[in-house]
Amino acid sequence: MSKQSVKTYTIGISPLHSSSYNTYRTEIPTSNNNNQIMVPESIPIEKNTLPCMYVIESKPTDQIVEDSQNDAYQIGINETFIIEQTNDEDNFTTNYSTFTHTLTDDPSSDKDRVRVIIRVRPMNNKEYASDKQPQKVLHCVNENSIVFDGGQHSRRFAFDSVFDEASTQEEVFHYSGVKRLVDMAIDGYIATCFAYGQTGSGKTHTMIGAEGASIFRMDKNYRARNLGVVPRSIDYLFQRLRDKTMETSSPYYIRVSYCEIYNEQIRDLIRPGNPDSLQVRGSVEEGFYVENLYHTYIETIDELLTILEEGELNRAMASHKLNETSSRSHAMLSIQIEQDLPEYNDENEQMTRQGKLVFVDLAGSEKVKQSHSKGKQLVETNNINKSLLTLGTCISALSDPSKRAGHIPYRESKLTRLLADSLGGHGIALMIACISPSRICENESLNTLRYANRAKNIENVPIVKTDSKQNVINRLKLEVRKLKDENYQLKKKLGGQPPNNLPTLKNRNYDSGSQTSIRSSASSDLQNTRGPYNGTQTQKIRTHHEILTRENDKLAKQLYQRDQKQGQPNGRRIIVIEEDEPEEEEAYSPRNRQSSKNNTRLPDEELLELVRRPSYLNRYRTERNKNSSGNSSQQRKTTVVRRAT
Ligand SMILES: Nc1ncnc2c1ncn2[C@@H]1O[C@H](COP(=O)(O)OP(=O)(O)OP(=O)(O)O)[C@@H](O)[C@H]1O
Repeated sequence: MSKQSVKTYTIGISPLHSSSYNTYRTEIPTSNNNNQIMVPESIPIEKNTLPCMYVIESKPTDQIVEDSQNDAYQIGINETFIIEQTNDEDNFTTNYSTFTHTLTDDPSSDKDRVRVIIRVRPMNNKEYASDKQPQKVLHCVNENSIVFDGGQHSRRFAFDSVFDEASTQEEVFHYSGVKRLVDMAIDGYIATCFAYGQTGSGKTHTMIGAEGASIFRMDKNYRARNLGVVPRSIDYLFQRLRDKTMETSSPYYIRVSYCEIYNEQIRDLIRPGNPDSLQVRGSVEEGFYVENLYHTYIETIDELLTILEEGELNRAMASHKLNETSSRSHAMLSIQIEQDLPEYNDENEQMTRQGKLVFVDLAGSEKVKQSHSKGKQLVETNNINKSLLTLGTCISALSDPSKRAGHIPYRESKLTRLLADSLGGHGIALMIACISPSRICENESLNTLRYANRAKNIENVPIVKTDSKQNVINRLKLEVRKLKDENYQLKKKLGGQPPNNLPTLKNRNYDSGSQTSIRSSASSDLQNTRGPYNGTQTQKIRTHHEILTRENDKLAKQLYQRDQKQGQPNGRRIIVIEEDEPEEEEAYSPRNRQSSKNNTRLPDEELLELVRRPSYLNRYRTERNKNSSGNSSQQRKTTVVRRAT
């Protein structure tokens, strides 16, 4: 390495060991400051180890060849630091320093690079059983770099964070930078976290939790250890909103949608009975969005987690050689955080801030030769691979400064259209790339690392999304109109009889006993942070919207019950009221969770009675027929039926 243009810094430092490097991690900063280097801010000296001298060289990124000797830290699109260990004791200093780097070329840059983290899952039994030696091709060197040591290639990659096989769900949540996304979504940015990787590489495990959606039925201790990034972020979001509302008089509103892209068709996961394929539309104000996707205001953490759980259960799943519970669709959970800005006093000038937190669990790429997909599964595989290829093409184009100003093929798939703002737009993005360390996955792992390596070069220009309060009101009015029409039609189908006990917010039952709760308590409700119903105009219309949505659910349920009784299912899958969980949560421990498959369905009369009761969480429980065939979205392992309390 040439030492001519080298800036040298002496820092007392001891080599970081893979086994303990999580102790040295620093959280990715929460500010939108793109100029901070990714080297840990303070590097501790271990006792009894000889500190050594490091030479830090700044180089143009395109000249960097990853090598196994030195650490390379990319700090911006065009610049990388090489940190070389010299063991030069003459220059040794005992003071170790906090080291941050400020880019001098554009200190006021509003750009934000896509952050990329790598998670390596442990090898599974099949991989251990494979006769290829040596089995592991990936070695995490420290919290930022990973060495790929394949048959033909050996390369070192540097990322914002690298998590090895031993890393826990808690560590991934804490050090991945996802908290920064939550904070920025609260501040009005569109923040997206997406998981990418080969099939079976651990995306759903990382995003939702061990066992996928079944995690929500496990005992408390198991959940605490194994919940994934999404439920942890939801918990953190509610904590932050509660803290923030103490500081401001203006309340927050949360609006949620959940959809999947399955075979290039968009399906609603909250209301799977909605028309099968929803359309992606584009507008100047909103960018790309899904037309007619069901959005619902929620107030408690339980409601949001129930939506997450139910949405996951409604997702298209299948089993193949590489993964017994393989997601066959890209799932997108969108949590919009609205706040009427308090700064503006003039009603006509009032603005509403609309941050959004989006979680995307991508379907995994797969080689048909390995997964042995046939027939319908083969069609799914082709669609998955095609949309991931388009995503890859977009990432390549966006990460190449010579191409990014040109045509980016977002329009070639629904996935890329919906991710357009997160990648190369005005959002903030975090990519979690999941990989297996096994030699039998070496090509796929190398591809994922390359993919991820390109993604970290993408820059966005994040902007806070605000809209005039009047626009928000107008849009809500339009939705209220639609809901009224739909409710009118439903009432007509029910023979014009008004349903019993139409919901009002006064008799809302804050059911906090859900198994899904991370921490079910009144403190997790946003309702407590808001004023009464007779608030501002937007508050009123949101409440009206919510009441109509609840009425809509109730009417749909009644219609469903009636049609069931008359033996003419109307095709819309609706509520299952679920049986009480056993007293001891241990009943859902992994050891004996098989027994939970012995579902108990309530007699119709009792079911109807329970439906009449306004148990809020049950709004989102969808009908799942254990033996349904032909719809892969219904192939999940368990359908626990729980009684509403
Ligand atoms: N970090 C991890 N620790 C322990 N087990 C893991 C880890 N990551 C994944 N697994 C296990 O590996 C298997 C596959 O994981 P998962 O279903 O999350 O993969 P995926 O990438 O979502 O696959 P697909 O794209 O096919 O949906 C699961 O049994 C999961 O529990």
